[in-house]
Amino acid sequence: MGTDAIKLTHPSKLLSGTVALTGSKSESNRALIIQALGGDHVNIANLSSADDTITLHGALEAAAVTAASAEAPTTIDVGPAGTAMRFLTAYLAITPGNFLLTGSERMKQRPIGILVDALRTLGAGVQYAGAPGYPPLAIRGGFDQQTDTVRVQGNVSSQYLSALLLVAPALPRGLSLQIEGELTSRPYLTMTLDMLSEAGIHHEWQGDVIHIAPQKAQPCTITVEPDWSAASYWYAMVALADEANLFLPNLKRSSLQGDTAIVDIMSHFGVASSFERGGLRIQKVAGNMPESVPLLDFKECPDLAQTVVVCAAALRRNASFTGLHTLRIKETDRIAALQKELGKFGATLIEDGAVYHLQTEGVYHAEHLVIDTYEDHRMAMAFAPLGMVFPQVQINEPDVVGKSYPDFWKHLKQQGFVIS
Ligand SMILES: O=C(O)C1=C[C@@H](OP(=O)(O)O)[C@@H](O)[C@H](O)C1
Ligand SMILES: C=C(OP(=O)(O)O)C(=O)O
Repeated sequence: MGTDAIKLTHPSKLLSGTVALTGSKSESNRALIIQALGGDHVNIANLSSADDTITLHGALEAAAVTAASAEAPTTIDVGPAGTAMRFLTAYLAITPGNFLLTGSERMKQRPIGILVDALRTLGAGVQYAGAPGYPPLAIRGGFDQQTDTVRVQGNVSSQYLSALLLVAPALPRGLSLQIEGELTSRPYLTMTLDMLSEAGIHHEWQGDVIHIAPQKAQPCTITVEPDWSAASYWYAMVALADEANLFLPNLKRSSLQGDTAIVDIMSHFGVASSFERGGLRIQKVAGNMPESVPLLDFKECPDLAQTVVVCAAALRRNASFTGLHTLRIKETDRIAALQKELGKFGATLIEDGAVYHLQTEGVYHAEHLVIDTYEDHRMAMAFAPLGMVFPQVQINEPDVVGKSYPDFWKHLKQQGFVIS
């Protein structure tokens, strides 16, 4: 049984010391698929402790012991793990066996038709076991490949493309993936290709087409970097503290993760970053902040949006954002969730076509703020830094953080938050 709610406050408003973040769930989940297809000579170091990674690990183990001839399907439930759902759809489609791939109620509302269509074009046996276009999926794994060419829409979720690219080297005819329309969350696609390269898998990317020939992974150790999305919450806490100087070990400027964008974004909110030997130091800059915040685009780093929007609201900085189009199909409708919760302390997020305007004139000092989290880890973690500026912040269903950052509350306590 999880905890219903916690209350947080930060008496000293000072932050100092070291926070050791867990490994990136995005990198970990790619590494697990590469290992499952590549065999024992693919090693992984610093695998994430995130629930989503543990879920995918367990699912791959279950698939490995499924008899190819089994008539009754093996049910694999990924709960709320989006990358696990998308990566497993492609992985199970090429793995002999009979599978029912399902997830949480929210997962059944997160679209997957673009990926299923692409797999069917290749010849895969993937059927909808519920509503067309959505999980659960009935998968007859293993198929005769009909073609090596698929066209996939790139503007809904990059996870569909990553899922196909991860299995591409194991397809007998390889894969030519033609990306249609504007590509969203691009750094996650390049992360996939870079991690395949780490395992010795070559690709060619020309124009809108990525080609991967059939090939085997080479012996390698994939070292998962700390999670930059998790780092973003510490940036927000530093921005809201009276004084702060934190060291985050093993974070490097050149990362596979596009969420390094937080370094530049937070420079507009009074946080200075310096890359030192062995990690990253983030410090609160004393004095006035830059006058205005430029238009911030989250198309390449959607997971940072909640962190930054909430932090800006708490600092009473009006700002405008774009690239939020994928937020409505994530763990929750993140736009609606943000609008509702920001309203609880007087901030408004107004949609204006593709741009959203944050208005903070009405922000007031809420005595007892109660934040709902909508089964979304990032709602909990984006609003928790408000404990730095409001006397008491209650976070409902705080266990959601386990999805990507299980030690989040423990780390907050170590940094002086009083949590009851
Ligand atoms: O491939 C990945 O690891 C991810 C891609 C992104 O999703 P979309 O491509 O759906 O935007 C991101 O939001 C998600 O947290 C992780
Ligand atoms: C969108 C996210 O995850 P997923 O799509 O993997 O559920 C996330 O972690 O913010």
